[in-house]
Amino acid sequence: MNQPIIAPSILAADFANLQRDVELINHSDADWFHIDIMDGEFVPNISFGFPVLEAIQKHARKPLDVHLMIVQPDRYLEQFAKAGAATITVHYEACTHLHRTLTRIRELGCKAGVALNLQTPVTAIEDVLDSIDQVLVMTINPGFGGQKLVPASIQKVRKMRRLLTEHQSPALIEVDGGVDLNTITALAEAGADVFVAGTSVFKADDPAAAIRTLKERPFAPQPSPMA
Ligand SMILES: O=C(CO)[C@@H](O)[C@H](O)COP(=O)(O)O
Repeated sequence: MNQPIIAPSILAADFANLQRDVELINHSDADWFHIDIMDGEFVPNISFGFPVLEAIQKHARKPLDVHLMIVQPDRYLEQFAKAGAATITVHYEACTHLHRTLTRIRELGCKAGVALNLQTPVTAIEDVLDSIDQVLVMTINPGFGGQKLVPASIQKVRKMRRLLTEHQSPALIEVDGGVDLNTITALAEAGADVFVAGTSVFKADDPAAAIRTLKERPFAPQPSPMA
């Protein structure tokens, strides 16, 4: 098991104190910023757009991992690349020509990610694996923070790990939704590399300590079943 990559989700930050929360992540053990863009059409919620992303980018000292929960993402790829995205993840379900979209993301100098909703089988991306740097396995229905992880998604992460191993793909597996101290170990054991955490970080009394504990938890001794 590798050291987990922790990506706090800005969606759960305090937007009235955004610079404070960005600095908090800068000075923490977190690895990336996770940025959720929602359009009110692909998901039943609207988050924020370019002005907020640019404000984050101005202060962020770690890579911006941008998750597009929007229809026809091709329309905005260039703008997200210009706004400083290190990785752009699009939804499989939102792309008619996924290979073209992923190729364009790489041409723009970003890492290319694909997100799969709960019902989308891991094999959906088998034929475009060469164009993918990161697979985001949704562990909730996208659209809102603060939901409980859907347990079946842990088995899906395992299946994704098997698929990537079988194809010798170096793509990272990211998980998103309901990631906390109770779920991170099972997700890491199933093969996840990147852990998006919103509520469990920003709603903690001490977010920096919460990040540290999330990073260490998969390596902590597990309680014996007899205990
Ligand atoms: O993409 C999404 C929601 O659609 C996530 O990134 C959430 O922001 C994760 O939030 P928590 O489940 O950690 O609160």
